[in-house]
Amino acid sequence: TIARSAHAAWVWHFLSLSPLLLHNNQFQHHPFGCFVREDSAGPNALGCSSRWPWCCNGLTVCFSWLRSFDGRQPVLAGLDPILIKNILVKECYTNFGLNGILGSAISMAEDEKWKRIRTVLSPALTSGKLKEVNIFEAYSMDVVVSTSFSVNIDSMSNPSDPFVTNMKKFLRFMLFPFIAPVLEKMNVTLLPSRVMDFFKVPKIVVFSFLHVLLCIFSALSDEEILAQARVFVFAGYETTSSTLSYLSYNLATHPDVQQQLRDEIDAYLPNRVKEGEEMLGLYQKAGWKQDRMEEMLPLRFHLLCTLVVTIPKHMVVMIPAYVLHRDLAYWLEQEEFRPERTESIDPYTFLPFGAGPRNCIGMRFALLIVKVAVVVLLQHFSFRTFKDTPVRIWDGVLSSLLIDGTLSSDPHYLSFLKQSLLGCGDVNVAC
Ligand code: HEM
Repeated sequence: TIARSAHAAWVWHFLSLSPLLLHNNQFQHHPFGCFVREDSAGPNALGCSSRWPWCCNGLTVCFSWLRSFDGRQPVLAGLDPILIKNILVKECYTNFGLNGILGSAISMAEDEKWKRIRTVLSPALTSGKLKEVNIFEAYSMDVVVSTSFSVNIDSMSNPSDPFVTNMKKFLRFMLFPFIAPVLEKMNVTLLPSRVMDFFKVPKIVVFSFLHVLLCIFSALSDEEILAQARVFVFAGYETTSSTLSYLSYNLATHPDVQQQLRDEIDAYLPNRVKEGEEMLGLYQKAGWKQDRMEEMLPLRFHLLCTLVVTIPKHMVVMIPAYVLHRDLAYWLEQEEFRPERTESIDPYTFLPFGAGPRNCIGMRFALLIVKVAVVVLLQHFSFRTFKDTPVRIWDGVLSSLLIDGTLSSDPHYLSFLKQSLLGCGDVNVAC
């Protein structure tokens, strides 16, 4: 039912937006002839078979290049590390192309504006600053909301909290990046005004990134400061909670890895100390990617496979991290959860936080949230599979990626067994 209604939503949106799509991009006259290549052995319009096996609900598609269309917007998807490095590090910066009150947010800003904002924001997310963050009150949404806006919410016990409901509404509108340029020209935003109005009013400050920015930096305007605090919530919420969900699932389905991790935690924190300094010490010790290349010049890359690829101006280039992280050329037994993996020596084949100047600015913070959550949970609970826990969840994840662009799948149930009450009480959790 969910899949059907998601499809229905797509059809409805497509029909209502089709007049816009016709004027959407630079390739409107001959959009389907826009892919340029020099080598006749190069990629064809809908992909060329090579080493990429991409299993989707039993259907295996092989490609090393995928050329497709998002509406009439041409999209080039590539996994070649040289291409990835050139795009992410050397040649251009990326952005997600939203407009409205998030137009000044770091993830949307371009070129010089982006450089200025990134330079100002980076010091707010150093390890030193992170030590000031209160991370123990709640997780994912709760943590990013409290650290960005200083608002304490408890999304678990109070799912109808306005922050929680508005955030979920916002995420539903992240589905159509390709129509952003048109909307921007028309000064229209797809984001529901009631939702965005909600995020317009800064809440009361105790410690937050907003507070840090307000106190320390005068290089940003008020509007820009508020946009950064908002985007930290949007960028940090689903990413962090998905990471925690999938990590819990993997630990529950791999009890040996879970026990090894618990042993390491117990060795480092034998008394189950939960003081901030100890936890942060542990953190320090332990050590879908879509790029819009709006104004770039045509780029030419010599790829590993000896092709020369010319990427025209305005082409959307996508680096499908999900597929890259399962590429048999780089990963042995690519579906296996093996945290000790060492086979990847090329940094551009493992991109959980992107790469280059526009990589995830919240990476340290995200790792901190995830590690602290896992440490505290493993000290007290054993993650177990539940009778309804699916053996394999990745097909469901892939379907949801294709249908609505999120990393969610149907909820998978895990059992959290209290360590001190072995066998006495299970807490069943939907992730
Ligand atoms: C496990 C959690 C997270 C993952 C997997 C993740 C991943 C990513 C990725 C892949 C990018 C895109 C990089 C690119 O375009 O090349 C990104 C950008 C970004 N992330 Fe994260 N992220 C996470 C958590 C967070 C958190 C907690 C915050 C905020 C505190 C955050 C803030 C941002 C921002 C602001 C950008 C845009 C940076 C820029 O354009 O300069 N992320 N993230």
